[in-house]
Amino acid sequence: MELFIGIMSGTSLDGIDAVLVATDGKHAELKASTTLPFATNLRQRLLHLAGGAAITAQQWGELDTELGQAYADIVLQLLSESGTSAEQVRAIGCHGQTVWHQPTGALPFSLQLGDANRIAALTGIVTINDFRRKDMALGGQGAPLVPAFHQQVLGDTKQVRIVVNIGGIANITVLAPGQAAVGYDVGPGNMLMDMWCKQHCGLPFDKDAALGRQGQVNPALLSRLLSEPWLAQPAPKSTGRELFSAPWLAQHLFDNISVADVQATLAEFSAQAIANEVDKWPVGELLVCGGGGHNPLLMQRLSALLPQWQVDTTNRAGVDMDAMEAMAFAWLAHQTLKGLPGNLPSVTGASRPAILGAIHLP
Ligand SMILES: Nc1ncnc2c1ncn2[C@@H]1O[C@H](COP(=O)(O)OP(=O)(O)OP(=O)(O)O)[C@@H](O)[C@H]1O
Ligand SMILES: CC(=O)N[C@H]1[C@@H]2OC[C@@H](O2)[C@@H](O)[C@@H]1O[C@H](C)C(=O)O
Repeated sequence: MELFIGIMSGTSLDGIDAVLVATDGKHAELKASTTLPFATNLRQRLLHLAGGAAITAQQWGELDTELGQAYADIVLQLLSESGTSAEQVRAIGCHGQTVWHQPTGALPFSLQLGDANRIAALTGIVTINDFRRKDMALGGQGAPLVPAFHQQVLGDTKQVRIVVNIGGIANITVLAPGQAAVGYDVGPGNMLMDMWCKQHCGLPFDKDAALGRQGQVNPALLSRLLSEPWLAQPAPKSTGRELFSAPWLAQHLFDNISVADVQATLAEFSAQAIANEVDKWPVGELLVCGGGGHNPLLMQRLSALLPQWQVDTTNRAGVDMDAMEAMAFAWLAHQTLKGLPGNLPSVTGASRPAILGAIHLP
């Protein structure tokens, strides 16, 4: 097994996760992890950009440099906290920060910021980034990429096992004995709940669903949210803030609904968007990872909506629910460095498996 570092900062824009993983491509052991919250100013600018704001080339370049510096900082923090030297690490897999994801249309693309040249130079470690666009160049959605890792570490199962990552966006991976993995984005995970809570309580998220639990689900609002046409689209599919934006939410809201009732309804929307997809598969176990697994209301609703499923977190299967995504990018760096494919065409719709990413030497 060799040591790789994975870096993930996702659509919740809560900050950066970095993990130290020992892997041989077939097994992956989490050796250390750390997090680095985004500075408020940086988070605000990223939120603004992810919301579709126009920025200049200069602002774009400076943000790329600033994120590259932040990613290098968390690597140095991880090395120090784990007592690991840069020489012991084969490579870094850095997802970067998605600022725009456009998987369909005449000119599909997916852009993640964070200058990997700067990470490689400042850490002295080979750094791989830009994992999505090769898959897209082959006609794929470029997302989700983690299903390939889910298959590697959780695919050895005698029953149907669905892994659901509940980050800003929720995505599932369907693992069934003897079947190729299937996976796709299912809709908002935490994104809209975070947005509403920030807008009306000034908090980054509704911790332990304190607000949502005070409210009642509004059936009329829930029905409008669930009528979003994208939800009914067949896989392969992926999404983000580009669709589930503040204007998208605003167009569905109407007067005389309390702040708490909207929060409760957004939690139910996420739960039902997930459950409606899980329900399409033979009953088995549903393993949650990502920050949404810490939302007690969401977890309680998933269990209620899927009474025949064993609902738990990936911790139960021995994979840290909070480290899963960053671990996946450590594994993807391994795949790329060994000349092995990182995407699953059965997930993204790409025409073939492909070696993903761009390699930056120190
Ligand atoms: N105790 C908690 N109660 C409610 N929600 C929580 C709690 N802890 C974390 N969360 C939710 O998890 C979110 C962070 O999750 P996560 O780190 O998986 O996001 P992410 O890295 O952006 O993931 P992705 O890239 O998949 O979008 C928070 O913004 C919040 O919505
Ligand atoms: C473009 C992009 O960053 N998409 C994210 C987002 O967050 C969750 C879901 O949508 C997933 O498709 C993806 O990230 C994870 C890491 C993935 O590619 O599997």
